[in-house]
Amino acid sequence: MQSPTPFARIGTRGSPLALTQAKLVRALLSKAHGVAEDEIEIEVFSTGGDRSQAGNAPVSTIGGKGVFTKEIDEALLDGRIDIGVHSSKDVATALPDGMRMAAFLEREDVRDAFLSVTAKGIDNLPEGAKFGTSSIRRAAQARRLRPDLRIVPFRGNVHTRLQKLLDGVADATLLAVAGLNRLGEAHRATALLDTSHFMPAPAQGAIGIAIRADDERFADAVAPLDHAPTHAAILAERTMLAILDGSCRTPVGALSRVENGQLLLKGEILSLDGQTSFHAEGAGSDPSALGEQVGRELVRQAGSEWFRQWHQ
Ligand SMILES: NCc1[nH]cc(CCC(=O)O)c1CC(=O)O
Repeated sequence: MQSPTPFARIGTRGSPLALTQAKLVRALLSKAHGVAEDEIEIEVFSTGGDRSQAGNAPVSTIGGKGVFTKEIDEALLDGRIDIGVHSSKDVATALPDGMRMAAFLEREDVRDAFLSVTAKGIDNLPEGAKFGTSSIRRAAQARRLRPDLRIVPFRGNVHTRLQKLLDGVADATLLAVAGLNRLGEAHRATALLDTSHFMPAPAQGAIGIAIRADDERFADAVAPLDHAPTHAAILAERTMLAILDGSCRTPVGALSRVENGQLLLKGEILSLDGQTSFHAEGAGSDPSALGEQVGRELVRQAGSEWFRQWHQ
């Protein structure tokens, strides 16, 4: 039975990965505040992104901003829930008015995993092999190394994609190691990819917590869950993405981390076929300023013509 006055109401998507992440946040909140787990409710929402899982369109074209969060954001702003738990990489850079990302849990493994039933690595795939991904970043990074690969649409939650791989829908795919780890499916990975060739998506591997911007009670409640180095890195990566987002729909990789007390950020953008790419990096102490600097450097390198191609 649900308690009449819960300590908190968490909103999440219903995929096994999303539920695992919401339960992790519930467990951490329960521990931090000495409240029973059943005093923290988990409410499941179906988002536009969930409803369009069956389609073949790239994720980047299925509805734009907040496609994996909109229904949860609305419930948060309406006061029907107190906390939204998200995969940070699925959170749009422009947040709805009145909402903020208040905390980020310590980041999981940031890398992408290569998965294949037949090949040990991307180099071992046969000529013209089917590479399953609906991520324009993963497609571009794979085709940079192997222009012969045929990209086939590959949607659905992690287990769906694992099953599609076994069914031979594709010869190989890429999945975030973080998601595999959280689902206890790390053994499915054939190889873990070097971030120099496969720079992860901005904010990959970090669980983010959204609250109402003016909600001091829940700002205090989630503060103990925040991991400062992760928070800084995600802010830098998301700021870099925001600079690029405004002007294009292009494959983007980003990776920030704290090293010797300094925040480092690398970013890359690629052409859809992966044959052209630009890289920039920087270091600093202010995550937003660093993200802006690296983002602007990428825009400068690519030039305005580069971005014009996306506005037909
Ligand atoms: N868009 C789906 C999505 N959103 C977050 C993750 C993985 C977990 C994470 O990055 O925190 C995944 C699956 C994947 O890319 O393999």
